[in-house]
Amino acid sequence: VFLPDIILPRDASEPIKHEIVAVSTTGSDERVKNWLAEHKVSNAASVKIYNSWEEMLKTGDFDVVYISTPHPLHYEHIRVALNNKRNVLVEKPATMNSKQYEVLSKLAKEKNVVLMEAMWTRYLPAMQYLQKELLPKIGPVRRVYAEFSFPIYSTDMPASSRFLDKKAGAGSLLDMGVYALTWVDVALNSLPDEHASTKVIHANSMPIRGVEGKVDDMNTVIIAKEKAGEQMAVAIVTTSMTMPGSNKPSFYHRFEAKKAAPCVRIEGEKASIAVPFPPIRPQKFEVQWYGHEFLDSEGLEVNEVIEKPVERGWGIWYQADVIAKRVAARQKDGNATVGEVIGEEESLRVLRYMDEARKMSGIEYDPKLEEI
Ligand SMILES: NC(=O)C1=CN([C@@H]2O[C@H](COP(=O)(O)OP(=O)(O)OC[C@H]3O[C@@H](n4cnc5c(N)ncnc54)[C@H](OP(=O)(O)O)[C@@H]3O)[C@@H](O)[C@H]2O)C=CC1
Ligand SMILES: O=C1OC[C@@H](O)[C@H](O)[C@H]1O
Repeated sequence: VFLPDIILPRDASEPIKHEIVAVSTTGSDERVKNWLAEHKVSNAASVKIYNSWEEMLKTGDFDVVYISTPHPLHYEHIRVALNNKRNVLVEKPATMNSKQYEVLSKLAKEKNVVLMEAMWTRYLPAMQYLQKELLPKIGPVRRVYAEFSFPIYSTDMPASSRFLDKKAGAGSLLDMGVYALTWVDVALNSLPDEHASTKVIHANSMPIRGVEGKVDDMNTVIIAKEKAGEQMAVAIVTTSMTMPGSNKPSFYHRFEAKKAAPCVRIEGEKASIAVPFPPIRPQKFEVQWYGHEFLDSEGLEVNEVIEKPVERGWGIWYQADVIAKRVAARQKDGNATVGEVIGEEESLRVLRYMDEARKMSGIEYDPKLEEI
């Protein structure tokens, strides 16, 4: 999904232009050439192909490396990239646990480069509007539901799939829960409230039935927001990768499924916001205003539909613009002596929620995948 989005045609006047200039693969050069041709990459002939990611990170000529390997490889791939003074955009979840990302965030600053988790949903127009315009108007948030279930698993899925292989980080909490927990983080932590804190107070997990290795499937995580010893809000997160539904149309086509229930609900003291499926790509909010000043002439709540569509493609390019603008500004400035981690606190909060939920619900991986 990333490649077609970042090479979408753009207005020449736009300050950012993305171009793929190098690819590292464990497969053949032929396969990369076919992939580039399939996506009609205009500069395909000049894309440098590496069969060693270490070599690419050491000698490649590029501004940012996008790391989209299976989660357990992120830590090492980011670490080597940072040590080669590379700017890094790494796929979600950034690492297997928060400790790994803490270490890498520190390293990025030491190496004077930019690190960012590709939690692309945060950078979409709808999410930006929610944080900056809508949340400040709905009063203190009291309750959040964030649900991401999607028919990924099928009985004919090979055990080597990253969705089933625990060595590849399989499990719906890390893969999908990261989105639902991001919604909770946005809803509960976007408006500064220095004396408040959030923490996981309950977690439960059911593995995919009939599959080796206890791959977590139906997860339930409850998060509380507390201030001065009083609980101010609660959030309920659910995930599943085996929910019934068609897994026949193409993977991304299935996200167009119309679902009866909203996938996210954010309930403030003055309004309730409902977000239609899919939670990874919000484009619309259905807001029910119920503060007295919003009731209609008969005293009923007023509903408002707010559309904030993705402007082109899938939308995974917005995050690429964010890191590209930061990298370009730092190159232009030339005086930076400390690196930066875009969205550091947000990424760490969500990784810590997942650490806590895994501890409480018994979701485990080979300790080797969690080392620093
Ligand atoms: N933002 C989004 O919408 C999405 C994000 N993701 C995230 O992207 C990451 C990858 O997911 P996905 O692409 O489905 O995973 P895949 O299992 O398809 O692996 C991605 C690529 O990683 C490379 N790879 C695999 N093993 C190794 C290895 N040992 N050393 C070096 N490279 C390796 C392979 O590239 P090659 O074959 O060329 O060697 C493979 O094609 C995950 O962290 C996932 O969470 C995934 C899907 C959607
Ligand atoms: O990031 C993702 O987006 C779509 C999901 O279904 C996929 O499994 C996940 O990796």
